Amino acid sequence: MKRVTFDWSNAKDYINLQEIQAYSEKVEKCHAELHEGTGQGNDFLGWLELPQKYNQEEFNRILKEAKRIQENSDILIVVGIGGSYLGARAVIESLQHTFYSLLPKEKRTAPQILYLGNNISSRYINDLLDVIIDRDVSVNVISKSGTTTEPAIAFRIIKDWLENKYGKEIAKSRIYATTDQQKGALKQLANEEGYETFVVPDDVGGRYSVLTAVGLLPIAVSGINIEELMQGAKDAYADLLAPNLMKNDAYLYAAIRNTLYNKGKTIEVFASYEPSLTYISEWWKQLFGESEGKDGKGIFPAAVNFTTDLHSMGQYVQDGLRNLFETVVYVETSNREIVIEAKEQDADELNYLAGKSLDFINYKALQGTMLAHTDGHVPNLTIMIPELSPYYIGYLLYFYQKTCAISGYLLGVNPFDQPGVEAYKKNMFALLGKPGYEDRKAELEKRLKG
Ligand SMILES: O=P(O)(O)OC[C@H]1O[C@](O)(CO)[C@@H](O)[C@@H]1O
Repeated sequence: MKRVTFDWSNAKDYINLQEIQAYSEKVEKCHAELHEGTGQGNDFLGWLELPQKYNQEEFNRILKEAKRIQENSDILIVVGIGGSYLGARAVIESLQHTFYSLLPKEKRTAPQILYLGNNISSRYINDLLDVIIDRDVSVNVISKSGTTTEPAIAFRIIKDWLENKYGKEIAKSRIYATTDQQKGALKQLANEEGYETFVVPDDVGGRYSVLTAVGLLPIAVSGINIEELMQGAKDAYADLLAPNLMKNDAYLYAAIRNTLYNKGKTIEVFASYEPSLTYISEWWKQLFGESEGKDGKGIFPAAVNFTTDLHSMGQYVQDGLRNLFETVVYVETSNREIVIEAKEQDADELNYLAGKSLDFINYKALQGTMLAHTDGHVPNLTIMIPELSPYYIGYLLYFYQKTCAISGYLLGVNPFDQPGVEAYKKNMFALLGKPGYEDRKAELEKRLKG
């Protein structure tokens, strides 16, 4: 069976083997800290063993409830923000038909998944309410804390909508809550109302939660095989156990990221040639941004879609400030081939491509871009995915989680907390007049008035 692989051969003008191997001892120490649970953030390591140690009873219940939602709903609305929706959306959008909602009805074999509670836009919410009118809807509200403002507002609105449409009792049977096992406002409400509930384990943070019920329920409802997804993650778990970075691609990638960072490459650009990976890059941005961006340190995670963005951001990558490195995530086969045909009239001058597939052309674009960017002093790393399937996406997610944990430890930060996120929340609560924030409100309003 092929694997997801990591290749740094196109960065050799910028880093050498010796520099990477200099990280060996440190990587082995970080590996021990991670696996023995002695490092920073060690109360959030539940994700590490998850692929081979998940709750089978809950997994079976996810499959059962997903089937029920598939039978009684046209649409599942996932209410959540950050790690509480990005993982599910990343997997679903990478594997589902690009234009799923526009497919003829007979080809839509599973409910459509829509996302709410990841912004505070009334336009967005109203637009969503417009399209669900006359459709059968279930809701999966996902919040580990149960108190995050954006999903709480959205849930209040969609709960009312469900109750108006179905009546209170039936509405309850269409709401699924994924939250803390014991505490929090959402857990309390779920108990009172009798919603079917799923658990965000105490020791798994939001951005590491895609392989728990947080990701698995919506993914299963969308018709994606979650057993294959978990199998991919399980194989990645086994493949990425060696403490030696020369035998462990996740650790090699982590060491290279840190080497480049220490040479002033402070921005990593996730570059994909497959539009359906857009939400994988969004998930990746949260994973690495929240994990590493702290204590005045961290690589800034940015993402581009190629070749689309070669006609916008390509100029900057080629020629702008030289603080970037690029990690190309490449899908080897699309499984949906298109071959260019020869035309008698060669008005568009494309006959030289006759007989060539778009996969081939896309790959040549990748190679040409990689050489151009390398010439432009942008070190190029590559992650190759054999094909887009649940198995390889599961493998990729776990690969990134392992890389991120070790990369954070190498950087000397706690990759499992996110203290910086509180600053905006406190200010927003104060400005909105939330009880308990009176002093801050006065101080902020004074500043705003100048
Ligand atoms: O699941 P919750 O508690 O609503 O949190 C959602 C997101 O908010 C954060 O806590 C902070 O933005 C993320 O880490 C998390 O993924």
